[in-house]
Amino acid sequence: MLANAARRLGQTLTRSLLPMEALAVGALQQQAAVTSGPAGAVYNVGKATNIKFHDGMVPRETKEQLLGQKGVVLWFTGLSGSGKSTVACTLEHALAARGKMTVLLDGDNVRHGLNKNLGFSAEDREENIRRIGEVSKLFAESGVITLTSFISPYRKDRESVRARMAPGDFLECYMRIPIEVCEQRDPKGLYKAARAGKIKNFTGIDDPYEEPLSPELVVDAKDEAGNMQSAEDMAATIMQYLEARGYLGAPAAEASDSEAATA
Ligand SMILES: Nc1ncnc2c1ncn2[C@@H]1O[C@H](COP(=O)(O)OS(=O)(=O)O)[C@@H](OP(=O)(O)O)[C@H]1O
Ligand SMILES: Nc1ncnc2c1ncn2[C@@H]1O[C@H](COP(=O)(O)OP(=O)(O)O)[C@@H](O)[C@H]1O
Repeated sequence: MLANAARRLGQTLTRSLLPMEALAVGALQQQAAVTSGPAGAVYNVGKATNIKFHDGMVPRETKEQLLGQKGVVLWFTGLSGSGKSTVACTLEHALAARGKMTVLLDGDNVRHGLNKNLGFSAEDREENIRRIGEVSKLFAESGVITLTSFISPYRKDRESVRARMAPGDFLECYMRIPIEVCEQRDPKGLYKAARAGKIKNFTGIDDPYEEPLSPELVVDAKDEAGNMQSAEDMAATIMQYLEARGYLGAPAAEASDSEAATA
């Protein structure tokens, strides 16, 4: 696997970096297309004025060739206890075993650092999701398979993240696990505390969860035959989805993008 990666790296570097003249002359114009705004334009952004886009010299496509995969955000959403973190971890492990480069952003972890100034009011959840969306976008545009695990309860916040991304870069994965199941699992005792009134604004209890309307993937507790699905089963279905659509460097299969895949 390492030998293959080294060979791919060599080929990619030979193809895209060695002809330095070509890089210097033609490629700079070409690469403007892979950045987020027209070169040279000056913008006012929020409180900041005189902001310019700075174009990089290594386009996304080169990074994806180096990694042998396509950058994407796989956005897990669902109630607390629905299995977002478990399935995302399981999938990340399986992707690593196939030599795929991933990053996993998890609600609890991110709230220890980047988002430690945020709570669970509607405004704070919105800002939580906005920041994660922006971070995810940066990773995806660098060719990384980005797994995010956040309740992200509000539809408009998830749709805002989607709207910031190129088509095909944002895959919404709805963990459609009934609240009764999540509440029974309750690994952190949060539902119990919320029922007892010790935690306010708890999603599913006294704060809403708005189901996705057209997610790319839906994961159910049971499979079509009515058998309970393990986290490994769920991760395997998502892996197949990524593979069939060419995110893992495999040829794209004939699959309809209009239908949500179910696991
Ligand atoms: N009020 C309230 N509502 C929901 N969840 C709560 C709350 N307070 C704390 N927690 C814990 O925080 C985790 C959810 O964080 P997220 O960043 O994913 O939430 S959100 O997307 O901003 O809604 C969530 O983690 P998961 O159980 O992994 O989903 C909980 O452990
Ligand atoms: N497919 C599954 N089948 C049974 N239990 C699961 C499954 N996925 C996760 N769990 C369990 O459910 C609990 C909540 O999972 P977790 O991944 O922490 O959910 P979330 O990140 O959505 O809060 C954990 O105890 C975990 O072991």
